[in-house]
Parts: sequence; structure tokens; C-alpha cells
Amino acid sequence: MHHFTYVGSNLHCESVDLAEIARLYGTPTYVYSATTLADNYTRLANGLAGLDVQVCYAQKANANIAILRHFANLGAGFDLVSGGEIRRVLAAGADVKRSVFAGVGKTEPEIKLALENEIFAFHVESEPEIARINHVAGKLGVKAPIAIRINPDVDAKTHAKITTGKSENKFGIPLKQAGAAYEAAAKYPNIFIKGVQMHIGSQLTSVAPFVEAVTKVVPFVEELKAKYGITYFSIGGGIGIVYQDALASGQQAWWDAQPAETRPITPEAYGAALAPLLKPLGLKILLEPGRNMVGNAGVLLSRVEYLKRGEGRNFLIIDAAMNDLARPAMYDSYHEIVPLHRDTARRAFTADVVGPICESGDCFAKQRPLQEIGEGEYIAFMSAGAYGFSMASRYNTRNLAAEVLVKGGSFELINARETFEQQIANEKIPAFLKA
Ligand SMILES: Cc1ncc(COP(=O)(O)O)c(C=O)c1O
Ligand SMILES: N[C@@H](CCCC[NH3+])C(=O)O
Repeated sequence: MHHFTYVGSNLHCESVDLAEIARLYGTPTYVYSATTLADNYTRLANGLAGLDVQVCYAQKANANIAILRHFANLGAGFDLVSGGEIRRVLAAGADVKRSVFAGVGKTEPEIKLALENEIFAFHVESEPEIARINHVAGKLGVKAPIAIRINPDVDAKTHAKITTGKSENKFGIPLKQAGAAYEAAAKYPNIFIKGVQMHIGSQLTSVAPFVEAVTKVVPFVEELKAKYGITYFSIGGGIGIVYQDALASGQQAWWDAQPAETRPITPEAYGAALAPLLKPLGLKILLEPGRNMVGNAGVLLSRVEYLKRGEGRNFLIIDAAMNDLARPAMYDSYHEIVPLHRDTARRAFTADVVGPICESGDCFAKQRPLQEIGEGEYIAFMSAGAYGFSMASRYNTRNLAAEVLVKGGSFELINARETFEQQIANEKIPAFLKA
């Protein structure tokens, strides 16, 4: 469920008219619902009620410090993949002690920063990384807590670019080699074996691959508990969200109307399927959800610049582009596109919705049925809260979008639109070119 809905003819986030935000701050602008964010956190934590659960929100999905603070206030830690992400936790005034550090390429300065801030654990992705963590911990005179990321070789049945738990993926250590990796880790003087981790992919739309992976790994987890006294098992993130029919899926009635076999995954179904497998372990269970926490809590607002009527094709040219929301260009992913002002009296038409960037890939939707809409009107991309702003770039010297957080009837800018001065500030012309 989410809190984006039409009130009369106008699309609202909670009780704020989104057109008001578009007019006030301009576009493209991301808008997030604080209530949806909180609901998503609570539903997931409650889905595994009865277990000792720690939610480590995967910050890569949306790293705005206001959102981090909101989740931290609710009790979340974070799943981090860079020194920059550690710095964001600190900037949000949150605690790194409840956070884990993943990623295949951790550098020495990043490991040092994590240790200095007493990271909950490193999620180790290779044997050479264990040696490096041991070395940095030794220099600091501390013991580094680690968990090894297991690659269970399970098909997550998601997009090839975001599946991570197959043996051909670069992530983790294969289950068959993991025992030896733990034995090697146990020999290092500055390493403390704390847990075990896995993450099989993103945007999973069914619980079956999660069940398969957990079932496959559980005997090994039991062995690790007996051998090393590990205290936690992180089952990663990956729970998918609804992209098609995103607006309707904000209503309970929509979920109830879906046939049981094809009903999209919910935190409740995820919890119900996994809790019985996890409970007997008697371990703390870490979850690393990203998309499911923020995806349906955000929209991207954009303004129509031109309606170009091509040969047998309409092009709706808008002021957002692939640099603002890269998912359609990168993964051919679908985002529902809706007008901020709905007018049922208007004709329907189909259009390619495109941005102003000089690439044919700068296309959000092809031949999309829409209400006829024209210059100066606003649209919203639904389900844009995850991997939207966090993947934005400045391609074509475009400034990064603004971000706004709504709660009830209030809203506040949580990231002002970048200016060209800010964008260019770090660049300089070297003296040898100033002839
Ligand atoms: C290690 C790890 N944990 C958690 C996540 C979050 O994934 P998602 O946003 O699909 O929940 C990712 C990204 O896929 C990841 O690589
Ligand atoms: N960036 C991807 C998800 C990657 C998940 C990160 N491990 C997306 O937009 O769907």
C-alpha cells in the first residue's frame, strides 16, 4: 500500500496536491511519502515478528539523509556498500553500529572508516578481502566482525542485470567453498566470525526463490553456529514491488482482487514463508531490504515540454530524462505514468514518453496509452522511490533533481535542486591551458 491517490481530479501524496509541489520547486522533482516509508518498515519488521529481526535498510536504493534518519528513528540499521554510504549514516545522525558493510571491492580507507565507527559486521565477498580486513584491523588494534556472503547458486528469476545469487555472478563465495573460507578466516588473529550472509537478487516477485535459497543454506548455517558460535544470519534483500498498476496497488481492494497465484509478493507472505525455516536456528535474522522500503513511497514529477506529432507516432517530450531515472534505459523497466491532473473528458492517445537527452535510449515508455496531455502539464512516474535519484547522473550537463518529503499535510525540500555553479564548482582549468 502507499499514499499516492487522486483526490478529486488531482494526484496527491498523503494530503498534499502534487501540482503544488511541482509549481513551487519546479521539475523534475522526486517526492516521497514519509507515512508510506514508515508503513513499509513496520510491515516488514512485523512480517517476521517472533524472530529477533534487525532491518538493515539497503541505502543504495535511496540514500537521502532525511530518509536514512526516518528509518533510523524507526529502529533500522543500514546495509552499506561504500565509504560514502558510511558517511551518509553519520550525516543522518544515525548509528553505524547497527549497519553492515557489503561489496566486492572494499578499499583499505573504507575498511578503516567502518572499523573506526564500530560497524556491526563486514559482509565478506572473497578470501583476499578477509586478509585485507585482518590487516587494517591489526593496525587499529581491534578485532573485525565478519560474515561471509554465501552464493547459493539459486535462480532469483529476475532481470539478468540484478540477479546476484548465481555462480556466474561476481558476488559472494560459492556454498561449496564457504566452509574452507570460514576455516581460513578463523586463523586470522584480528578477525571475529560473527555471522553468515546471502543475497540472491533484486525485484523478486515470488517467495519461492527465497525459500529455495534459505532451505539450501540452513544446514550450513547450523554447522557454522556449532563450530564458530555465529549469532546472526542475514538473508539479504530483494523483495519486489508493483510497477505495473502501481497507482491501483495503493488500495487494499486491488490486492484483494488479484488471483492468489499471481498476487505480488508482500512482506507478510515473505515473513510467513520464511519464519518457520529461520526460527529453529535461534539466531538473530538480518534483512537488507532496499526497494521494498522506498520504491512505492516515491514518485518523480515532470513537466511536458512539447507534444511532437511524428509520422504515426506521438512523442511526449518531458523535462525529466534518463539521467534522472535510469531504470527504463538500463533495464527496459516499466514505470506507470499518470497525469497530475486527471481529466476523464479528454481523449486517450498513445505516445512515446521521452526526455531531452541526445540518445534514443532516453525513452521512458513506448506507445504508452495516456490521457491526451500537452505543454506545461505535469506527469508523475510511479514507483520511483528506489534506484531513482540514487542512480541519477549529470549526463548532458543536467542538474540533479530536487527531492521533497511529505508527511500528512506538510512537506519540505530534503534536497534542493542542484545549480550549475554547484555542478561546476570542483572543476578547474589548469594553469598550463591558461596561455
Ligand atoms: C548485498 C545486498 N543487500 C541488499 C540489497 C538490496 O536489494 P533490494 O533493493 O532488492 O531489496 C542489494 C541489492 O540488490 C544487495 O546487493
Ligand atoms: N539498480 C537496480 C537494482 C540493483 C540492486 C542493487 N544490488 C534497479 O534499479 O532495479
